[in-house]
Amino acid sequence: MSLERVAIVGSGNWGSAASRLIGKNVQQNPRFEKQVKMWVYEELVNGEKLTEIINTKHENVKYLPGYKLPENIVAVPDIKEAVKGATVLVFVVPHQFIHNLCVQMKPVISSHCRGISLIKGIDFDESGPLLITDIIKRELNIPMCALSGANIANEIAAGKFCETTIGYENEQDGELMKQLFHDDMFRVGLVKDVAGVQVCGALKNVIALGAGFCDALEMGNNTKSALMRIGLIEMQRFTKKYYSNVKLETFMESCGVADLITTCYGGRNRKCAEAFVRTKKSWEELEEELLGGQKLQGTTTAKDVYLTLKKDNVLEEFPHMVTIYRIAFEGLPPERIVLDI
Ligand SMILES: NC(=O)C1=CN([C@@H]2O[C@H](COP(=O)(O)OP(=O)(O)OC[C@H]3O[C@@H](n4cnc5c(N)ncnc54)[C@H](O)[C@@H]3O)[C@@H](O)[C@H]2O)C=CC1
Ligand SMILES: O=C(CO)COP(=O)(O)O
Repeated sequence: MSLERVAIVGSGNWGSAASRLIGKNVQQNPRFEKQVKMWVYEELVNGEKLTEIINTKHENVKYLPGYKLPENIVAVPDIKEAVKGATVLVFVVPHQFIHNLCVQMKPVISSHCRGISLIKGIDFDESGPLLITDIIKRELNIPMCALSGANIANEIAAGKFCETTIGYENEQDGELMKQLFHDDMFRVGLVKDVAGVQVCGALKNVIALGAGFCDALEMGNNTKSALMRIGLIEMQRFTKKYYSNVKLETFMESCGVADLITTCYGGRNRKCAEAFVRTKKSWEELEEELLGGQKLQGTTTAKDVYLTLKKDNVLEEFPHMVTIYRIAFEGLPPERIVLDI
């Protein structure tokens, strides 16, 4: 049996932390080739190419400073070269970039390839919400799993215990992906629910903006918990409306309630939303000043969710998400976060 060849598409904060798990697991599992190519969006860091820094210092000094990457992770700036010949593709880029990357990769993707998306986002077109795995499937025609959970990348890199959830369609693919990620400190749970895992991961980023507004106004823990609870209900309502096959139990997995909690306390969306209220700066400025090249996912998702709900004439069923959007983009006073629910 030929060995599985893994390629990672993306090398940001989570991409780099995930490469530490993958790099270690492929070395210990005879099912996998030892070398893993990681596509890196090339940029200069202090005058040096990031790919060269990663391949010599074995550290992503820009997106995950302070943590070594395994030496079998090889940074590659050319997307086609990075994924050519791969049998397992790990997608971990900010969601706004996935479509373009798939178009570039398409000519070299083999038909027996399988993929897993670690991306927390969702896209929308005139027909409604589009899962990231569906965008990838549509472009590359490969089976897809999704991984999402209460997974702040820096904590995982530091080796702190956490859980995650892999959603699969085909059980064998789910098991294969579990072998790539699971270890004692990063426990993988499997669910047959690719859509549920992703919708949770995308929508909790919107609710986290609300948590940040609440923190800026120093509304306290009880209020924040109430907003998270109401947010969770709206996440479920959205899911039932657009993905009726999603299992409600998925919300009790790491990808559901646990990720909502961790993001509303420790995530970048929460942090920037707090600063948005305190400083009155634009989202673009805050992303630039506070995240050092990392990307926010909740703002675009909030906008897209709002436009979809508006088009479908169901805004009143989602008062919390609508208020978050209006504070973020229409100048609604942040105090309204509790008044409009
Ligand atoms: N960072 C975290 O703690 C976690 C992130 N995620 C999700 O993983 C996904 C990826 O996030 P991170 O790895 O944290 O990335 P990040 O937020 O660190 O994003 C920066 C990445 O985007 C790349 N980039 C910049 N411009 C680009 C372009 N034009 N085309 C392609 N790539 C470009 C950068 O090179 C860098 O690798 C997101 O959907 C995020 O929500 C999921 C769990 C945890
Ligand atoms: O998804 C995350 C943790 O599970 C990280 O969320 P942020 O993108 O808000 O940092």
